[in-house]
Parts: sequence; structure tokens; C-alpha cells
Amino acid sequence: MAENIANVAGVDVSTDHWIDGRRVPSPRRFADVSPVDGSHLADVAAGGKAEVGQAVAAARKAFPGWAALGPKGRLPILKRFADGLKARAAELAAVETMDNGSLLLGNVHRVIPRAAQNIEFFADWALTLDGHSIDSPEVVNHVKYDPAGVAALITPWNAPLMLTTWKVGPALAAGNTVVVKPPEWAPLTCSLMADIAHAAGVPAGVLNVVQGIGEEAGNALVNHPDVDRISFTGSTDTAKIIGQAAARSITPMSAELGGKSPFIVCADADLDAAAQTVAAQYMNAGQVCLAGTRVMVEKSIEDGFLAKVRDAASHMVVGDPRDKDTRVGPLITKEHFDRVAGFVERAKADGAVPLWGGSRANFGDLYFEPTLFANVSPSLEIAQREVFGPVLTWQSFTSDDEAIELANNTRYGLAATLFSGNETRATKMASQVVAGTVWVNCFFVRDLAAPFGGSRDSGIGREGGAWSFDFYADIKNISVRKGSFA
Ligand SMILES: NC(=O)C1=CN([C@@H]2O[C@H](COP(=O)(O)OP(=O)(O)OC[C@H]3O[C@@H](n4cnc5c(N)ncnc54)[C@H](O)[C@@H]3O)[C@@H](O)[C@H]2O)C=CC1
Ligand SMILES: O=C(O)/C=C/C=C(\O)C(=O)O
Repeated sequence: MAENIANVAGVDVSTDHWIDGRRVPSPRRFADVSPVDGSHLADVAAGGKAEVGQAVAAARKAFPGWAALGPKGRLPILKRFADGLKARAAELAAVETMDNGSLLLGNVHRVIPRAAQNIEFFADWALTLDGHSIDSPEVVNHVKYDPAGVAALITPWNAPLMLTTWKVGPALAAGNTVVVKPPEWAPLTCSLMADIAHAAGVPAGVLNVVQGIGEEAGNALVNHPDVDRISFTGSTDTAKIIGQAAARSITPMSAELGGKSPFIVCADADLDAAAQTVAAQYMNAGQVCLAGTRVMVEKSIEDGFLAKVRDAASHMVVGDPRDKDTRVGPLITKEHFDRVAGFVERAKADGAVPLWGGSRANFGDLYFEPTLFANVSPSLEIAQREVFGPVLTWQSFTSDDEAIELANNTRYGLAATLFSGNETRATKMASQVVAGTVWVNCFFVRDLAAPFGGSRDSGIGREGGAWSFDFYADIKNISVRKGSFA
């Protein structure tokens, strides 16, 4: 059967699955529509139990060979994979923007390059895994990182290629084979990723991509009995469902989930930098898990700082994400737009007051105005639940204890941002905030060696550097009695 191809932003993209080194169609398809202009991009294969079964079987068959290569044998293949991502970065960026509405400039300069970095960084790191030993009086403990087997990787639509390679990189570098289930609202760059991996020499069955709807393809994947790891990035509600499947089979699961992160601004901060960074939370229409959506400002500077934020936010141009001046693109779908608008309407009904925004933007059906709510009491829904849109709340504090209490007053714990000019104060506050990452006088600076993940409802476990390998490997201790060999 002929491969199904869509042309998106001038790039040919297969809309079939990638299983065991070849394209596999499904008779059932789902429509992929661009949030940028509502255009129909593709009819994508809707996989289910059968395709997941084929992909897991292929991954299982390929596992011994891939594992046996060892980190050194895998390195050149993974480097070529990263090089392929770099070589096709412009195409990947253009397709990602059409598929999920994220800013083209951001994709070109930051997000797509990060995908290549995700592959090469972990390929290099894997060389350092074995060789660590712990000396004790009777024995020497040799620590080994054995590949775990088949990893199921499930990712969301807001940065599909970057978030998928964040899992594919360490999983493959550790010697596992993988089955990827891309997000149905933006499935295309993961399909290109499969072509690029294949061209780089990643053997058949090592990297498989099953397209489909979460409740069907994703559900079949996490319930498959021959999966050894589940790594999920997405919403907390979905993680609860996947967690039940993982618990039934005692499959280790890593989860990077939603957030409602605090953005604390102290009076002693560089207020211009802080204001610019608050406004940056509107980028990609706030569809960023790490966004600091709860702005908390020290009371003594509240009025002056609000004026600075207002000025900075006025430069957050809403428009076509392909335009270099745009800072706020569309929301991903009508369903998601309605969800965001629902939060905003309920916030107004709850007595929160929009200082700006609060409505559909005058650009297109899926575009929402950058919005800031004041008069927000901490228990309101708008202060508690993740909106995943360009909607911030404004609160003030008079003491550091009050700031920390406000900051920690949600079920989430993904990230926090803190601006202060006083190192002692910032260090103390950073240590008191419940969050997987605290950025001090900066935002979204990522080092792939650092732990990344969320506390509370924002996740299970950490990935990044050694933490990724702690998850994707079966760590073994070979304990050898001293003097027992001649
Ligand atoms: N902590 C982090 O690193 C990040 C977290 N996110 C979070 O992701 C969410 C937005 O992404 P969405 O795609 O809307 O999340 P989602 O949870 O609806 O979907 C994520 C993925 O799970 C799949 N899925 C859905 N139901 C499933 C099921 N029953 N079994 C298996 N798979 C299933 C979907 O098809 C998709 O591929 C937000 O909450 C956001 O904060 C997004 C980016 C990064
Ligand atoms: O840097 C990461 O690993 C995760 C980043 C998350 C996003 O880019 C996002 O949610 O947009």
C-alpha cells in the first residue's frame, strides 16, 4: 500500500505509523488541523491495540541487538541522528509551527535545536555510566546500568519534538528500544523524527512511532504487558489514568505534568528585568507547562511594578506565529480555547478583575488576549488550576513568609521564578518553595545535566543527566568478595 504523505509548510511528512523500520498505514485516520489558520494539514493514522502490539513486538525483537552495542557502539548512530535533526531544523521548525501554533522564531532558535541536543547530550553521558564502584570491607560493589527493555514514551502537543526527544535521547542511549505515541493535536514532527532516525542508521524496531488518540493508542501502549518503562509528559488527569495501568503491572513510570507556578517579585529586585520576564509568560499563548502564571509582588512596589508589567505586556503582539514580531500565537484547538475562556469567565464570576485582556483577541478564532487578573483570593479556581493559556493572576505579599505561603498554596510543584537582589533572601525563599525547579533572576534556563520534574501533582521522579539514566536503566550491583579470585 502506498505511504500516506501530507505536505505541510512545503515539507513532505508521512502520516502513517513507523513500525519495525517501515511505514504502516491504518485504515482509520484522524484529522490534524492547524491552529494557525484552521487549515486541514493531514489525515493521520489512528492506531490502536493492533498497531501498538506490532510496535512493542518490534521493539522487543530489536532490543538485544541494540543493547549489545553498548554506549560506545550506539554513540555514532545517535550522533548521526542528532546531526540529521540539525540538518532538517528549518523544516522541523516550520512544520511544528503549523502543527501546534508555537512561535516560529522560538522553534528555529531554541526548541528544535534542543531536540538535537537532547539526543547527543545523553549519547555522550551514557559513556560515563558504568565503572563506578563502592569499596566496602568484604566486597567491592560494581555499579552497572543495564538497559531496561522497551520504553513507552507519551508526549503532549505544546512542544512535541523537543519533549519527545527529551525521552528518546536517554532511553536509546541507555540501550532501550522505544515506542513513541505522539500527541494527536500535533503529531507531525515525531513522524519526521522517525525518518531522520532511520536515515541515521537507527536499526529497525529500535524506534517506533504509533500515531493515534490518547484514549486508544496511548491506552493500549501503557497497558501492554511487554513494556518495561512508561515515561509520560502531559496533564495530571491523564497521569492518574496511566498510573493505574503502571501500578497494575508494576512498570516504573516517570511523569512530567502540569503546573501553576509562582512568580515572586521582591522589592529589591531588578524590576525592569522582572517585568520583562513576567510578560514573557504570555509567549506561546501561555501553553508552557513551566509558565509562572501566579505573579506575587511585594506590596511596597506593587503600583510601580504593575506599570512596568503593563508596558512590557503591551509588546506581547498577538498574531500569526510565523511572523517574527508575534509573541502570542493561537491556542491549540477550539476545545482548548473554550476551556481557557471558561476559566476566564468563571474567574470574573468569582470576583477576579481583569486588569487587561479577558476576551478573544481580534485576530482569529483561536487567539486569546494576554490577560491579567487582580483581586484574586488564593482559593479561587483561577489561582489554583492550570489554565494553559495566556492568563496570569496578580497577588501581593508583605512578608517573605506570606510569599512562600501563597506560592505553596496549590496542589502543583513544577517550577517557581523568583526575582530578588538579595542573595541571602533569595536563597532562603528558593529553599522554601515546593518546586522541581526554582529560577532565581532568570526563567527557563535549562541545563540538560540538571534534574527536571515536578513535585506534588506536577510529577513523579526527575529526568535530566544522571536522573534520566536512573529511570531508563535497570541499575545492578555486582558485589564481588575481595580476594576471591586468584
Ligand atoms: N512537566 C512538563 O515537562 C510538561 C508538562 N506539560 C503538561 O501537558 C499538558 C498539556 O498537554 P496535553 O497534550 O493536553 O496533555 P494530555 O494529558 O491530554 O495528553 C498528553 C499525551 O497523553 C496521551 N493520552 C491521553 N489520554 C491517554 C490515556 N488514557 N492513556 C495514554 N495516553 C493518553 C495524549 O494522546 C498525548 O499524547 C499540560 O497539563 C501541561 O502542563 C506540557 C509540557 C511539559
Ligand atoms: O525543557 C524541558 O525539558 C521542558 C520544557 C517544557 C516546555 O517547553 C513547555 O512546556 O513548553
